[in-house]
Amino acid sequence: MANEKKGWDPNQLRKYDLNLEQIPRLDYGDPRVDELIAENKPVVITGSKLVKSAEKWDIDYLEQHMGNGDFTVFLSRNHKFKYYDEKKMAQKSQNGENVKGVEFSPPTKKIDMKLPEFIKRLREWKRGDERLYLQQGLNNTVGPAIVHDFVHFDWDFCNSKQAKHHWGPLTSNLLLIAMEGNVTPCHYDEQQNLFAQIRGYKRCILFPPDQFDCLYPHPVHHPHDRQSMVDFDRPDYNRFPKFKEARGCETVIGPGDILYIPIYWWHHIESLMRGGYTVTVNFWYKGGPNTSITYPLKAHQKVAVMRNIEKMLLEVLQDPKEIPPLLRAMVLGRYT
Ligand SMILES: O=C(O)C(=O)[C@H]1CC[C@@H](C(=O)O)C1
Ligand SMILES: [Zn+2]
Repeated sequence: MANEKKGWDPNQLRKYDLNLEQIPRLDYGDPRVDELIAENKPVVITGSKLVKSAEKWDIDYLEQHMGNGDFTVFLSRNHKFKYYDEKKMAQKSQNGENVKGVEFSPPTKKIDMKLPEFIKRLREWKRGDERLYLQQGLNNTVGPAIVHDFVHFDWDFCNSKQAKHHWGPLTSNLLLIAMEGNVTPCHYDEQQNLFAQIRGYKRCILFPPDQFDCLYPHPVHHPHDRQSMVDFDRPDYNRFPKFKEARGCETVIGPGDILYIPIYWWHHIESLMRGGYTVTVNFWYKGGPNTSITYPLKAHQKVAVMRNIEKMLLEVLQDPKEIPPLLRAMVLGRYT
């Protein structure tokens, strides 16, 4: 029986070979919230009204008011929804061979679906069926009631965070409706993120940017750029030995909680098993302007440097297979 106080039970969490600290949970009025955000550290902000106007967003309400637009829905044969960048998938030339990119078979299917169809498939889902995950940027195709709720988000709250911490502009609000048990595997984004939980419970595992060498991101030119290569369900310690040393933190967020996911921080997100569907809206902001650079560089700045080196090497070498031998020649025996 879920614990009434917190609304979920540890047996609803998937089991991983990780040792994790707890992410602090602080009331939105607590000055330590802004101290942590200023240090680019995660924090769960409780008691805010950021998405209070959306607390009634259950699937009945959404079905009635979301309008008749098409929504992006991902389908997966398993519980994982690993993101891939379609623009980085192999482009075929006229005679059909791969001129760029890598041989890649997408782990999920992306389709456009009307909301009633999505909700019908959610309600009728049974074991063995493909899982569904609706991930749609909120735009002006939604119905007037949703616009009203959206307009009544507590914009003062998030605008004040954006201003106080010198974030860039808000780029999007992604509406996320997940089936219980869905997992978004570990990855990082190049944006600041206020992750507002509206319905159901999500477990979020985060790692700081300095864990780059324990989390083995795919190469930058790969469609799974920014995604960890490690399968948390069955880690391959031969290929990824330093995963054993990964040190992260976690939290379970519920309705009304806001998780601040700092830019470049790795995050794995799962909707609790047997917890019903979940609804989340995120607030993605561009990172702020790079103020005066201080040395030594911070870990996330080194990630940005590594990304630029990989992009430049692909630009000049063209063939991705030429990158490892060049880097080995440059480093082994010379910088080691
Ligand atoms: O908000 C982000 O940064 C994301 O990665 C979202 C994409 C899938 C979402 C999830 O909650 O599973 C999280
Ligand atoms: Zn993300």
